[in-house]
Amino acid sequence: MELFVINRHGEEKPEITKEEEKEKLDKILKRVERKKQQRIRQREREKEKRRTLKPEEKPQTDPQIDSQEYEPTEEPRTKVQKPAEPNVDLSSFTILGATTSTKKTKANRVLPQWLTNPAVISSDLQTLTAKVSKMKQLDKSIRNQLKSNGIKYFFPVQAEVIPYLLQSQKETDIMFPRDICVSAPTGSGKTLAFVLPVIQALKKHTTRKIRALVLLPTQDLAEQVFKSFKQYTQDTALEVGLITGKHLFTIEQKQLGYVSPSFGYVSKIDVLVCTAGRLVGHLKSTEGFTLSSLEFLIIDEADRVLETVQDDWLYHLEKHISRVQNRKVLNLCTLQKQRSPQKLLFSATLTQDPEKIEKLSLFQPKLFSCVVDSNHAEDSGGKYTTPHELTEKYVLCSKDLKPLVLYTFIKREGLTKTIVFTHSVETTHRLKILLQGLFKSKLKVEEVSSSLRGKSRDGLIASFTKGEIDVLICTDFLARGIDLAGVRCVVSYSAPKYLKTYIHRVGRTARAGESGLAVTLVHNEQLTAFKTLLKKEIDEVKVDEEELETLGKKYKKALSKLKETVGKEEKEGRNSVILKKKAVKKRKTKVNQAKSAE
Ligand SMILES: Nc1ncnc2c1ncn2[C@@H]1O[C@H](COP(=O)(O)OP(=O)(O)OP(=O)(O)O)[C@@H](O)[C@H]1O
Repeated sequence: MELFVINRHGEEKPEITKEEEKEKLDKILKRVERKKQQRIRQREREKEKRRTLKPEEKPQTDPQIDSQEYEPTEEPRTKVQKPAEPNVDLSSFTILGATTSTKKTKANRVLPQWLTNPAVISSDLQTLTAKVSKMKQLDKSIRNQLKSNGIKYFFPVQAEVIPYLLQSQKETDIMFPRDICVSAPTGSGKTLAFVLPVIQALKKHTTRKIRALVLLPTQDLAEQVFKSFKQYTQDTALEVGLITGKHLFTIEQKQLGYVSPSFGYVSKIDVLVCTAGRLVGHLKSTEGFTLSSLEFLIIDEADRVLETVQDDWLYHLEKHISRVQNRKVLNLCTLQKQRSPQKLLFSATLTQDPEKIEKLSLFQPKLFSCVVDSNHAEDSGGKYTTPHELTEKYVLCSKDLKPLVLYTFIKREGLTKTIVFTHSVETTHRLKILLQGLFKSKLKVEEVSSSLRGKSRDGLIASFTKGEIDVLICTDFLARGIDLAGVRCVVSYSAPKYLKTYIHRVGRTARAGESGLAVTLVHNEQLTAFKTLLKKEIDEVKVDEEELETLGKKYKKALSKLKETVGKEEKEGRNSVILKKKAVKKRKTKVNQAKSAE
């Protein structure tokens, strides 16, 4: 039982003699002295080690802390002391939770050979040398078409890519054509660089089958490319189709082809322009629809399309192509037909991420680019090129005064044909009402955003192109690829967060060799981030604060008008956000209706 007796109060303390007490104290003092000596030796070793290190190997520490060497104090310590560190070399161990960090040397990105050695394209659209009439590889009828559209010289990207594609198509009997990636500035004529050689290559066929598939990220862009194909196929027997979801699914199915009892699926289309989502819809649900004869797979705005995971389009497309092409019996005749379609990727901001490109399983890819050294382009700020004719500026202003600064800037510069980009549908709507209140009838201000659909959106864009609208306020849905003639200025009312957004926004002006101005409104907190994003110096434009002060009354009036209008719209359920939700709902119902009709 003694084992379980707890001596709580220590009534029976063992007796300790004075000698024993002295002996114990001596032991403790000796131990303290030994530890002190150990600490001193340890510190001296560390000092010695630091002295022998090369400067670049020294751990980076705050100089202020470094200069205040820790002095051991002789005062008695009241706190519990840490045990002395054992005298072992810990440099080869990773100490979990250790606060010391050494600066790691930056790992250099190593890109595949084909990405680092592009065929360099000039981005100069002022001194053109490639005459249309001299490019004999291109059919006379196409050259005549170009001339009648006022094109006498090819832009550099066209002068490089068109002959390359024509040649590679000629050689398909002896070798599979290489896939190509083209990275050239906005407005440099990339569309014709693929439209013309594809038309020429497909003209020879006498049967109708989908032989070229063009993928785009949005309906509007697909429509634009469709129009280009239409324009240059006028004198040919080629048929171009467009499937983007703008029309009912069943209508699109009828446009694509039909199933004949004797011939199976009969295609009505040679070149199909589409968005990824709708393509997957037809691959899954349209009876007989096949890409078994595909010769070209073109992805315009490729970086954007590759970011789209909608409906897992790439997986379905690859699965379909490999299934339909592997079905044939392998012999000398079918070998030629078994080749995968030649893939052509285009963008002003083509991804240099090999992992993303890898997803497309490109065959011996060849890169055409205006950026000479892709490996160091990111560091030097030259990742993407902007047109030479573009003047870039920024205005530093406070957040609250942005609408007034924009108004003053447009008025002072006498700007018309100006696109203003904001970050949301709501800001677009509010800014339009505010600017309308400020400009009154002096300038016509309108808005387009994804909340507006179909004809009204097309109508507004057409009016802007004709010059009937002076300032068009919009969201980023209009930032990519859209080719609007004669835009004088692009204003980024909301500073872009990403370089790609900036490049595409400013690319709506200074197209096809014309000059243009791009202005970004930046508030103080955004300035550093904006400059880091651009990685280059651009000029600041000042807007006089005094000038703004005189506008106080006018601004107040416009603000109360804005409040009144928005309030009214909310009451009537016409608010832009509500409208957008309605539009999305309507679109979903349309798709569901089409699916249930099958
Ligand atoms: N050789 C040419 N001569 C004159 N104009 C041309 C020529 N080629 C194309 N264009 C015109 O240049 C404009 C821009 O062309 P395109 O839309 O193909 O540019 P892009 O490089 O695709 O631009 P983005 O990257 O913004 O999509 C179009 O209006 C087109 O008609």
